[in-house]
Amino acid sequence: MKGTLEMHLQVQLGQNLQSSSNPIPPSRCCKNLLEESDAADIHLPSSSPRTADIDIALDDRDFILSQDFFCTPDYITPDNQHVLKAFDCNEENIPCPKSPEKLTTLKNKRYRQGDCSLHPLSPTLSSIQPTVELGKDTSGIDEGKMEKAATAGSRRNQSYVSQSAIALRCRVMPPPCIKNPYIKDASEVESDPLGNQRSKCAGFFSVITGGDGLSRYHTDFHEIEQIGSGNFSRVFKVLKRIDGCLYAVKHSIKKLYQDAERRRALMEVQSLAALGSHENIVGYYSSWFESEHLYIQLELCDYSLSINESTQFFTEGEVLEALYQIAKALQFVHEKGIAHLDVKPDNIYVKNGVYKLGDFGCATLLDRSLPIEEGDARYMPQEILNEKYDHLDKVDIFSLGVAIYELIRGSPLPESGPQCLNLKEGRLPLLPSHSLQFQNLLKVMVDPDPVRRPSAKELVENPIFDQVRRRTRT
Ligand SMILES: Nc1ncnc2c1ncn2[C@@H]1O[C@H](COP(=O)(O)OP(=O)(O)OP(=O)(O)O)[C@@H](O)[C@H]1O
Ligand SMILES: [Mg+2]
Repeated sequence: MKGTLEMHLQVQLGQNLQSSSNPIPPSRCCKNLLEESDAADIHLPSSSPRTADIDIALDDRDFILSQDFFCTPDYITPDNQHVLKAFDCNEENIPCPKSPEKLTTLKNKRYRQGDCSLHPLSPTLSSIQPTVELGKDTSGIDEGKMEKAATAGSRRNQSYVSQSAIALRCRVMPPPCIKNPYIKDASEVESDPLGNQRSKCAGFFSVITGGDGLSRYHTDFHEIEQIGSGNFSRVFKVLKRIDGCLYAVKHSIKKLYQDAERRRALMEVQSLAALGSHENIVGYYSSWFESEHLYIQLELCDYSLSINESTQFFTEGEVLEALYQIAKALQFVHEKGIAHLDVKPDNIYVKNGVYKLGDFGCATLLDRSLPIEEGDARYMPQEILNEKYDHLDKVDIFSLGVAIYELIRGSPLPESGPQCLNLKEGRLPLLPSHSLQFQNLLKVMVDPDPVRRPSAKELVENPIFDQVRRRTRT
């Protein structure tokens, strides 16, 4: 450790000596550095470094600077503190001292190259190959010398930061903050206080999330088995190592390279997070990007109501229970200004006998201020297929009506054909073994006119559920 820090100090000295038109006398420079490094019990070499020594030090990149941890310039080189006044450090509310000349360098470089902007939704930024400039003291240096030095040293500077330093830095640099569009009163301001520092990490997230064994998924969870899959995701039963509890973790199947794809995928976690907890909605714990996949840690449920050959027929009592509980979930979702848009048996899970609405991959805002991506066409009402989005909450009511009908019939609905068409036009086949009250309720839920469909609240309050409510209370 002493050795590596010693080399670091040599680099600092070397840069001042090489590049400054007003070189700091070695004695003073040594004094400053020694003062700063006293606490760390560092001993400088007795003679000032020769050029050969500096070159060796620059080439040997296996050491870690303090800025590698804090994404700020090195604390051991606090010269030119007066320039700091020109920068408003409070703007970002970060108490760490900063070296202004290095920030300037970075900004200029970004401006010149125009390729280093960090988008808050680009957690890996694999397309960007940033040049990390560390420990370069440019103040008081004449431009010509600077350019020469930059050309000569450019190749070395490009790979100046060791991989271990990058990994360490990225561990202390959290991913960017993203505004949640499902939370209405969320601040409009870009909430990324670490944006400036983060730019030095841009492109390095892949280091911690890539295939180098530092997978958050594998570090935090023990994968037990796959429990489900959909068009976009695979879902695994996992054991969280630190708390010993079982969860479901959903991975996107496709790699999400594009910003738009990531934004789309994030809508699921943002809506879940904005909703908060409800007994009839699958619990959301956490999410992260890893190797361009989105991972979502969810409450583990026992099974979903997917219709297949082994599906058992639901009695009216059972189906009323499911309808009531999912109607409560929808009431909660709609009251938060959100529409689910993919209600179907596959997305209704059961845990300890409690029905839970899951898969918020199509969730959008009722006020249509977010993109609308409708779910499974078999459960969509005609108005959605005609791109009429005036009553998105009623789309969920229609889908729930169709889903309940499917549970009763016990076989999957056709994707097209007269049966499918009849449902979209509100024509439900007679269900002889079910009460008229129940059949009427289903019929009004799939009414082709969304205005005539009951709201989730009206559904929950329907007297047909009196018995269910009584059972719930006891
Ligand atoms: N929290 C969970 N607990 C138990 N099983 C789950 C959970 N989440 C999902 N599953 C299972 O995984 C399947 C696929 O999950 P999900 O529907 O969320 O994926 P998807 O790719 O978004 O699906 P879709 O094709 O409907 O868009 C579900 O039908 C269910 O069987
Ligand atoms: Mg699904």
